Amino acid sequence: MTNSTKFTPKKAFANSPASNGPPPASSPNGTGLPSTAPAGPLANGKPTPATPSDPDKYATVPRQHEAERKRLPIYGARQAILDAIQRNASVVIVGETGSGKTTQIPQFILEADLAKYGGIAVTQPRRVAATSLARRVAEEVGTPLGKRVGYTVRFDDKSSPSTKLKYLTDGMLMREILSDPLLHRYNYILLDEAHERTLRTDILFGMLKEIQQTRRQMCKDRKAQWYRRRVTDEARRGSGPPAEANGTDSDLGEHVVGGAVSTDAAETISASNGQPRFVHELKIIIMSATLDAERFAAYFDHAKILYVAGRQFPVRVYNSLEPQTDYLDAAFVASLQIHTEQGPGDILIFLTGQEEIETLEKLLTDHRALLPRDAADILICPLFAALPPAQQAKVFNPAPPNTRKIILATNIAETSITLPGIRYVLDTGVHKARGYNSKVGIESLLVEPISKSSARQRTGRAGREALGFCYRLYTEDSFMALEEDSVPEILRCNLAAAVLQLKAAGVRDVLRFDYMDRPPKLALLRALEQLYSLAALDDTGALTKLGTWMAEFPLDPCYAKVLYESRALQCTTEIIDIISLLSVDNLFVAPFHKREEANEARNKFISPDGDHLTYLNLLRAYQAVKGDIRWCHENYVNARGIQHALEVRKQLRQVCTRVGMDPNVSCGVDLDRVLQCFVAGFFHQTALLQPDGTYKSVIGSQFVRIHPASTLFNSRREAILFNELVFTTKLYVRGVSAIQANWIPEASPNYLKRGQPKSKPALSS
Ligand SMILES: Nc1ncnc2c1ncn2[C@@H]1O[C@H](COP(=O)(O)OP(=O)(O)OP(=O)(O)O)[C@@H](O)[C@H]1O
Repeated sequence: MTNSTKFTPKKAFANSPASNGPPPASSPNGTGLPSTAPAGPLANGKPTPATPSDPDKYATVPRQHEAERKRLPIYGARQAILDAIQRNASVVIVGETGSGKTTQIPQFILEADLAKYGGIAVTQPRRVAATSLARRVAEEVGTPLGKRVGYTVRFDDKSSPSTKLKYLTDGMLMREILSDPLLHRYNYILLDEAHERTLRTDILFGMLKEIQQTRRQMCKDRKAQWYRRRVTDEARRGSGPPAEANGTDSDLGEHVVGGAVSTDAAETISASNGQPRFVHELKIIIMSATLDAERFAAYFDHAKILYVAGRQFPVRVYNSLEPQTDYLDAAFVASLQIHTEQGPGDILIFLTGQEEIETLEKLLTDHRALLPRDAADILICPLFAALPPAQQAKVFNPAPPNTRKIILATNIAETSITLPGIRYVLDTGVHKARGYNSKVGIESLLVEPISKSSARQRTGRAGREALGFCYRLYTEDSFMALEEDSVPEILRCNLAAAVLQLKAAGVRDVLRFDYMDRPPKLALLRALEQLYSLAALDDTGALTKLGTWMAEFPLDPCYAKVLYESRALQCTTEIIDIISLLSVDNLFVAPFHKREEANEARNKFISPDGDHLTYLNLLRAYQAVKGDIRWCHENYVNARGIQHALEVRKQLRQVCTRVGMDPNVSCGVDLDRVLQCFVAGFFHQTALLQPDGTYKSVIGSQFVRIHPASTLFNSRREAILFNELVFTTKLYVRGVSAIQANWIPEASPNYLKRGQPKSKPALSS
C-alpha cells in the first residue's frame, strides 16, 4: 500500500443522487401515554397483572432525551403502530435508519401498557448493539440499567426479575427457548435488523412462528374449556349470576372485547407441575430499514406491513469517481483529507477485519505527528468482535476537546447502533463473508463486495444527530451492480450448531422445518452426520444425553465435545483455557516492519506440538507476569486479545460449574491428554502426512497446507488436527497441532474406519 494515490475526496467524489432524503419530519405527537409497571414479567411463571398506570413509579433515575424522542420520525406514527400491533399477531415495520424503530417502538408498547402478560424482547444480531441500545433506552425510560430495561448477551447478563424490556442477541433468545420452550415470559418479540438474515435469525424465525401458533391454539383450547365450565356452572345455579370470578375469571374478564372474550390470553394448566400458568398470544414485530417487507409478511402468516416515512437528518452520499485499486489506502487518504479539510464531526470507516483495522490504526497513529499544526488531534478507536467489551465501549465516549474520533470498524457497526458524534462515514464497499461448501465441508472467509442493503445501512450510521456525509470508496456504477441483499447465512454456512439447537428445542425433523429459505438438503445432511459422528444424535436422529449436554454450551458442537471429553481425561482447566484463547483471531501481533523481532519473541512460547499448546504456554506466561501490558508490548502479544479470551474463560468456567463439571481439574504436565480431547471433537478435521511432505485430510481426501501463521508451518509430522479448514488464497488449515495417527479412529464411537460412518443415521427424523 502506498500513500501516493491520486485519490482526493474533492476530485474523486461526485454529489450523488442517492442523497438520503429530505430534512427531518418533525414530530406531531407530543404526548406520551403513561407507563405502567407489571412486576417480574421476564421471570418464569405467572406474570402479575398490570397495576394502574403510574409513569414515575419505576423511574428511579431522571428520564433523559425526552425532547429528542419526540422529534424522531417514528414518534409521529406512534398511534398507527400501536393500532397495528393490537390488531395483528405479526407486524412488519420498515422505517429509515435512525428514525427510531429500535429505541422507540418497545417504549411505545411499554408506555401504552400493552405488554400486560409478559415482557418485551428485542433481538439484535450483535452484542454491541444489544448492550448499547439497552443502555440508551434505560436512560430514556429513567431506570438503572438491568432494572426495568436490561440486556442479555453471551457471557453478560444485565437483567433482573423486574426487567420488562430486554435487548438480547438472537443467539440468547434461542437459548431461552431451551429453558422456556413457549417463551411464556414474553408477550412481544421484536426481531430487529431482520434483513441481516444471520443463521440464528433464520432459525429463530421458524421457531417463533411455531411458538406463536402453539400459544394461539392453547389460548383457544383453554377458552373453549372456560366457556364449557361457565355454562355448566350457570346451569347448575339455575338463572343466578355466574360464579364469583376467581383468579382465572378476572384474568379473562380483562379481555372481553365487544361482548366476546378475546382469544389473546387465557390461564392454562402446566403439565409439569400442575400449577396454573398464564398463556397469552405472542406478538411478533419484524423491523428493519432495508428489508423485503412483502416477503417477510408472507412468511409470517400475512403479517401487517407498516412503512414509516421520514428520517431525522439527511445524509449526503458521494461516490468515488474512479475505481480505487486499494481501498485501505483510499480510506487512509480520504480520512486524513476529511480531517484536514472538513468541519467538525467524527469519522467511521468500515473495513473487513481486525488485521486491516490494526494496519490502518498504525498508519494513522504514525501520521498523527505529521498533521498540520493548526489541525485538531485524532483519536483512533478500533471496533471489532474480538475486542474486549470494555475496549469496544470506548467508541461510545465523546472525543476529548479539539480532537476528532476516527472509528475503524468491521460490519459490527453496520446496523442498529448509534455512535455518538459520527458525521462522516467512509464505506470501503467490502466485507469478509463466510461461505461453506457442503460437498467437501470447506469453509471460506473471503473479502467480497457488500450488498446495496448493507451500503444503505452503513450510510445510515451518519445523519443520526445532525446532517451527515457518506463517502463510498467505489463508483456509482459499482454501487448499481451490487446485489440488493446478501445471501442469507443459512444458505452458505455449516449448519451443525443450528441443527443441534433445533434438536434441543424439540424439532425432530429438521429437514421439514419451516425455513424462510430452505438450506440445501446436502448441507442439512452433513450437519446431521457431523452431530451423529460426535455422538450428539443417536441412530434414530434423536438427541442423545451428550447432545443435550452439548447444547447447554454457547460453543460450536465440536468444541463442546472437546470440553465433554476433558472430564474423562481430567484436563478441563487446560481445555477451557485453550478454547477461550481460540476465540481470538490473532494472539500475537506481527507488524510488517518488525516481523523478525515479533517471530523471535513468539519462539519463546512455541510448543513443538503446535498451536494449541503454544497458546497455553502463552497464557501461563501472561499469568506469571500478571497481565503486565509492557510485557505484552515487548513480546508482541495481543493484550486486548488475551483480555477477551480471559472474559470468555471466566464465563465458560461458570457454565461448567452450573452443569456440575469442575473447571479446576488439571492434567499438569501430561499434555497429550489435551490433544486427545481435541481429537475427540475434531477427528473429522485431521490430516495425514504424505510421502511428498504434503498433508491429505482424513475425510474428503483434500490436499491441505498449514497456514503460515501456524507454529507448525513447514513442519512434517505423522498426523495433524486442525480447527479450521479455510479457503483464503489457497486451502489452508489453521489452529494446528501434531497428533498420533492411531488416535483418530479411536476418537469417535460412531466411526469404525477413518472417515467411514459405522452406519448411516436416520437423517430424516
Ligand atoms: N446512544 C445514543 N446516543 C445518541 N443518540 C442516540 C443513541 N441511540 C439512539 N440515539 C438517537 O435515537 C435515534 C433513533 O435510534 P434508533 O436506533 O431507535 O433508530 P432505528 O430506526 O432503529 O435505526 P436503525 O435502522 O439504524 O437501527 C438515533 O437516530 C439517534 O438520534
